[in-house]
Amino acid sequence: MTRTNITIGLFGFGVVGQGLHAVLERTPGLRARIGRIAVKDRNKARTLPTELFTFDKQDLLDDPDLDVIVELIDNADEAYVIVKQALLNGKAVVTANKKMLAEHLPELIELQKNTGVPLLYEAAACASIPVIRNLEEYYDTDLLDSVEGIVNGSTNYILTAMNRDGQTYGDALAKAQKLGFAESNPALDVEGLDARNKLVLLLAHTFGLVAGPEDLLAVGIDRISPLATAYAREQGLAIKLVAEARRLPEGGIAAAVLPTLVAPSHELSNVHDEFNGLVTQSGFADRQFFLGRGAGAFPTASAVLSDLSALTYGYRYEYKKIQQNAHLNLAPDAAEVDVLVTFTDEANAPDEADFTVVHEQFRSAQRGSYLTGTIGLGQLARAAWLRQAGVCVVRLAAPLRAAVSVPELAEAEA
Ligand SMILES: NC(=O)C1=CN([C@@H]2O[C@H](COP(=O)(O)OP(=O)(O)OC[C@H]3O[C@@H](n4cnc5c(N)ncnc54)[C@H](OP(=O)(O)O)[C@@H]3O)[C@@H](O)[C@H]2O)C=CC1
Ligand SMILES: N[C@@H](CC=O)C(=O)O
Repeated sequence: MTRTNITIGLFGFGVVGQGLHAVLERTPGLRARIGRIAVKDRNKARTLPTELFTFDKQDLLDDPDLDVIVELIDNADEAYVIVKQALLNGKAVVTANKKMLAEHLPELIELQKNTGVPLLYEAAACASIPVIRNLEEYYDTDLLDSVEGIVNGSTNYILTAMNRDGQTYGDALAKAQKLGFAESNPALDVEGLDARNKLVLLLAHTFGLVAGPEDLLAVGIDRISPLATAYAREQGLAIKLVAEARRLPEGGIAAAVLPTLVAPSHELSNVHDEFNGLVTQSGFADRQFFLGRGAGAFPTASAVLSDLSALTYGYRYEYKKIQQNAHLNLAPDAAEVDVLVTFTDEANAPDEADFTVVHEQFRSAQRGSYLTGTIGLGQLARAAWLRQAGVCVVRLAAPLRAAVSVPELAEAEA
């Protein structure tokens, strides 16, 4: 699509859809107008003329006057049907739906290849921060070793509100919802699943590794215990929800979403409220840091707007890293991680045999108990105790790294 005057078929007129309408009115750079809007609720009052709205998706998908479909609804299954049909109908698509993308990425990549129709989704990872296009284009020839970031705005907003402003978890979550940062189902945010969906996208554009969300370990912020919070505070560290993907020296990628202790000297420690931040480490450029708003109407709409503009000059993702790194795999059993595990009593205590090394143990009937230790990433993902009520796992400040076997460790210590 290379026209400069574009007509949009918009699905969804919620936080981001209305944000897009507002930014289109104000941008000096793109001549685009919304031709039709599909929504769901027939009883909702709308701020635009009624004749612009429809409740039938075919009114948009079959309309030859609409140049591009912008998909901004909060239902991933329905979004998949819409996006697939739009591509098959030859309509370029812009979407912000990370859940839909993460669940169907291999098929959507194939569909773009087979139809020759572009699908852009800058808003789906880190909202206003242009991470996807930078990873895809700017870093197309550099050797990316890792990406590590705060990629969910709501959870960062909640953690900031609790730790800096003294709000309760419940109040902070309610405020994140009210401000339009949270997903319609906020469990996606607080359980780390939204961050995991974004990690799927980052893996594809950083390393060319197309994984399913269920292949990645995700632990959210919903079970961070008072003891873990106190531990972090005593050490002068912040707890942040961090998505990380790292190339291991022997090949393979370690990737996970985990609440993480972050030192004051780390770039991510200064990422507050609904902001996101991403640190890239690469062979030539070395370390770089991206910061910006990770949720909200205008920041997210700004990324959708940029994708619309990109479509007008014929831009599409080439998935260059997939071509370069066709054989890269996730290697959770080749990686290890240092963790703090807090638990309420012996009934939910972690199995020490799962750990390569246990560093520290603390037991208190009043305060709760904890241990710190090193554990294989695959082992942690499989551990039954991880999902038990009253158990909280937080990554210590060290990054994911290649696993050292016990004999190697003994040799190194001798
Ligand atoms: N909010 C944010 O900060 C960000 C959101 N996103 C993503 O953007 C998308 C939209 O989020 P957001 O705007 O916050 O969501 P909202 O809940 O604010 O709005 C959702 C919209 O989708 C419409 N809708 C739901 N189902 C259908 C359907 N089957 N057909 C047509 N319309 C439908 C709703 O219609 P109705 O108005 O009739 O209820 C509503 O207008 C989601 O995928 C989200 O994950 C991405 C980055 C940031
Ligand atoms: N719920 C998401 C919205 C943006 O992707 C978040 O909080 O990051």
